[in-house]
Amino acid sequence: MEIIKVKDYEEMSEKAANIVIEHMKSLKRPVIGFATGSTPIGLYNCLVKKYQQKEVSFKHATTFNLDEYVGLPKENKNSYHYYMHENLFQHIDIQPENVHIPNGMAEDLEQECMTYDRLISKNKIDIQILGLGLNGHIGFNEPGTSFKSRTHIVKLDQSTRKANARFFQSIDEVPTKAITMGIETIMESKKILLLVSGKEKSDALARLLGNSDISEEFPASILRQHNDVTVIADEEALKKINE
Ligand SMILES: O=P(O)(O)OC[C@H]1O[C@](O)(CO)[C@@H](O)[C@@H]1O
Repeated sequence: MEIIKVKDYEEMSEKAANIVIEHMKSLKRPVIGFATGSTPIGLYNCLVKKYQQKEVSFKHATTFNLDEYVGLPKENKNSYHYYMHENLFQHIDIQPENVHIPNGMAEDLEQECMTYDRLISKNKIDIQILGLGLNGHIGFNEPGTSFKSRTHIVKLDQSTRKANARFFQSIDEVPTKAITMGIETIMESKKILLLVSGKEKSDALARLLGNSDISEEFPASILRQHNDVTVIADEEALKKINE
């Protein structure tokens, strides 16, 4: 794992955007895996800015998102469809048919997971952006998820619902389930870019970068077995490492 230490959230976002763009430029038809949550918003802002400055085009890019809540329609402000549209897709030249996000409103959710996973297998992700959950989750793969998992439906941990309640009126409104790319699906990405910012993430990051076991109880630990992971972490997130 390569670790890039940066000062703060802004620098992390800028660095991440540069890496994504550089990687995209080396490929004719880049396939990018996107994440949601608070962490990548700065990255998306930078990508939009660089698109407006004509530094990058998304015309030939295909995208796959990691996850989506079950039961929230695309128009719901807390759905990840809405998030991606607001923060990135509406501002760039991506072709709508090349955008893929799991459909949490599908009648047959199992089928949706299978179809989504097959599509990813056919279009291997060149660079996957990841955030880090407080409990080590990646995507919505909570502790205990099999490292062999493919795209599947998950029951969200109470701690994850609590962490994400800040976006909703109350915790009761946070969906209890989500669709997420599985851990094995994520690990098949050719390159992974993990973004970690803020002191709340310092315990999780210390656990990831420390010598603890690679265990399904801490999903992100599997990243140590991937041969091309870059972690960009800011000073606050790295606090516990330097202690
Ligand atoms: O960036 P945040 O908001 O801290 O979230 C971390 C991770 O948690 C999730 O939002 C799921 O809870 C992931 O999509 C994200 O990568």
